[in-house]
Amino acid sequence: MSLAALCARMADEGIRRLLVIADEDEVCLQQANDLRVLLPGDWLWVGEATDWPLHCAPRALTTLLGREFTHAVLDARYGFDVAALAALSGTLKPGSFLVLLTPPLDAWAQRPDNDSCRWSDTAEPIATPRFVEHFCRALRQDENVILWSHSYSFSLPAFSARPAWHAATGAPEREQAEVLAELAAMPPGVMVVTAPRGRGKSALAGMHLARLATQAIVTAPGRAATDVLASYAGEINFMAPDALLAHIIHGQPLADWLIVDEAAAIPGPLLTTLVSAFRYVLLTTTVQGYEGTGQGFLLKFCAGFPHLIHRELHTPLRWAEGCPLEAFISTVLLFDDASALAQPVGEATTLSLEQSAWSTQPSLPAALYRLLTSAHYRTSPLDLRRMMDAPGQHFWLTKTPGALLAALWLVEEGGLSAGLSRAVWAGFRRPRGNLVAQSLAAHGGSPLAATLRGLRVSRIAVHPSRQREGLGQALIAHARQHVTGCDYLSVSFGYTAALWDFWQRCGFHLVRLGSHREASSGCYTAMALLPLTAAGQALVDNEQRRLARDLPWLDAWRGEKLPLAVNPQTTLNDDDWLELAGFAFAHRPLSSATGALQRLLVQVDLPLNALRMQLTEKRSEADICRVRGLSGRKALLVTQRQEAASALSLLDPEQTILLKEQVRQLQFF
Ligand SMILES: CC(=O)SCCNC(=O)CCNC(=O)[C@H](O)C(C)(C)COP(=O)(O)OP(=O)(O)OC[C@H]1O[C@@H](n2cnc3c(N)ncnc32)[C@H](O)[C@@H]1OP(=O)(O)O
Ligand SMILES: Nc1ncnc2c1ncn2[C@@H]1O[C@H](COP(=O)(O)OP(=O)(O)OP(=O)(O)O)[C@@H](O)[C@H]1O
Repeated sequence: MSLAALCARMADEGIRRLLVIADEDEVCLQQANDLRVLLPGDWLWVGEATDWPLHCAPRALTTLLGREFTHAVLDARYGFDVAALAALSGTLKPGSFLVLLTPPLDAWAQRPDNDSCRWSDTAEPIATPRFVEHFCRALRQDENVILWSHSYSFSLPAFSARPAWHAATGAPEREQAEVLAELAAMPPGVMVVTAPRGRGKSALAGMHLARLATQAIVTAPGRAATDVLASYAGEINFMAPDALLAHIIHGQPLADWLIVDEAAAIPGPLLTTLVSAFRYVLLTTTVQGYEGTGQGFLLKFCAGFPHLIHRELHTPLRWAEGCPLEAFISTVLLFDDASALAQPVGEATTLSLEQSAWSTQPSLPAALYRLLTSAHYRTSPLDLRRMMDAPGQHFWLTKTPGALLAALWLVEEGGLSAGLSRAVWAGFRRPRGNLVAQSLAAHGGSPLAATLRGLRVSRIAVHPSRQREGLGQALIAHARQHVTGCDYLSVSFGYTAALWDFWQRCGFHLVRLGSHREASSGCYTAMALLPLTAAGQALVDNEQRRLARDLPWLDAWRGEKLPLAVNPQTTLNDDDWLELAGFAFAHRPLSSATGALQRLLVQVDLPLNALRMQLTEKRSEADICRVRGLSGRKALLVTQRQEAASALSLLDPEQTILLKEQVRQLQFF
């Protein structure tokens, strides 16, 4: 059969296929160009530079979501963006090939992968042998993939015929019709509809809206997300989540129904407030895919609404069920089965897992990844690649003979040179990686904080049916006993009282309270440490003392019950002087210096208008810039740094000159 005849048959069957060209650069390119001539289609090229008319960079692909193409090439010869692979597959019509260009399979594992710069925290791209091995194994095990490489002939295998496919017509499909009937008869309450991508969730919400006799408000993380919904509903009354919240807070009249599209991408606490304000609610969310899973959302959010109805859609609408391309991507990126976590029964053991397990017993790390994706909304294929090949990753798990109970992922941090750590403290440098270690230096009070070595808890998850039995604490305790050569365990998490309770019980101490809400959780970020050495303990003591002094000034945390003895002093100590010099003469951010600046404002009788307007009067930066005739945030910060410098000089000119010289030197090391 010719390629063109195969395409025609694939269109009739409603399927798409993966065609891999694994060869030297020029051969890949030649083959891709030949295919474009041979097979009619709009042919999208996803990769770096090309002369093809339709092209985009892998990371720009999300801007094309919702568009459809016949045939596409993903150029993975120099770097493999697997999220782009998944996103691209969603844009291809039945009868299309996704042509993947890779290095020759036998050379691929040794080649540095440019995509690794996004997730490996290394200065240079690294080779990714475990992912390549995993990917090649999946390629070879899937008889529906067409693989053209040195060691395979450039020919087509014989595929068995599939039943003819009938595209959806625009009228509700069977599963959609069933849910619509339920919605029409639903008593006041909440229904959540979940499905993998492209199952018609948004269309369903639109169809429901079109049939409603009463008023409804539609919300979603972004307006663009509601295009499909609107195309089925006709006119919609859209409000962004924040605007809707303001509406609710001001007690303005609401509609009967609230419809939320892609609900899992809205921060949990905000979503709960929105949902609680309406009599009838329909939420839709995707529970698989490159944006992370909605499974964690389901577990957390739905538990708060005991009478909530949960329905699922299974049948894909834009291609046939069992489409080989969708099936391959789901297998290779472990999208499958996240919801079907095996029930753990039997005796539990705890062990550490090396990255090499991806070669020797891949089912175990795969189960670990699935447990993490099921619990954490943000876990994505980027994490899968990081888990497999990034340096400095450590894994622990608790398992029964047949299933996984709990998983812990630790990442090595710190160990920076003293000079670099001081430069990070001063705000002159911010090298890649080291989230907590650098944050301790950049925002905390210890210029040498990033010289210490830590292990950061990147993720921890316990099987949903076995939480609050002590397994999470036991896993941390086990890791704590077995790790060597490190000063502390650390964690950065979206602060909720319940989660903090957990970390506290594990022996952690709060060391940093963020000043912004995380977009993913809607919570303020908090960082906590569990010291393991005397140096780790000294760091914790220092940061806790600092937090206790600064807490009264941290607006975001007012009203939060924190396990810190507040120590509201208004005098300046040595640490404050250093902090203020770092702000005035280096690049320390205002948010880190807030406590010290507030104390400075109490001590000094100078106007210091730019500082007082922001810190005392709590006016917005935009407002201050307008009143003071400043061009923007940068100019405001320069002014504020100058004000701090003049205040310090007034208090003690000699010490100011000394400290100025000292902090300025930190950029040269
Ligand atoms: C960096 C990060 O990974 S932060 C995110 C942490 N992970 C998650 O949120 C994923 C979903 N949650 C989980 O997997 C688990 O619930 C974990 C990992 C948070 C805790 O593991 P568990 O085995 O359930 O906790 P464990 O039984 O050891 O400790 C329970 C204590 O933690 C606190 N706690 C944990 N979860 C909750 C909760 N949902 N509500 C209230 N308190 C809680 C309580 O103090 C609790 O004690 P109690 O049961 O006597 O009231
Ligand atoms: N009954 C239907 N008849 C024809 N086309 C449909 C029908 N339902 C949905 N579609 C189309 O199928 C595609 C996928 O539908 P929709 O966007 O609602 O799915 P979804 O599950 O919300 O997917 P995603 O998670 O990708 O947003 C859209 O192009 C939509 O117009």
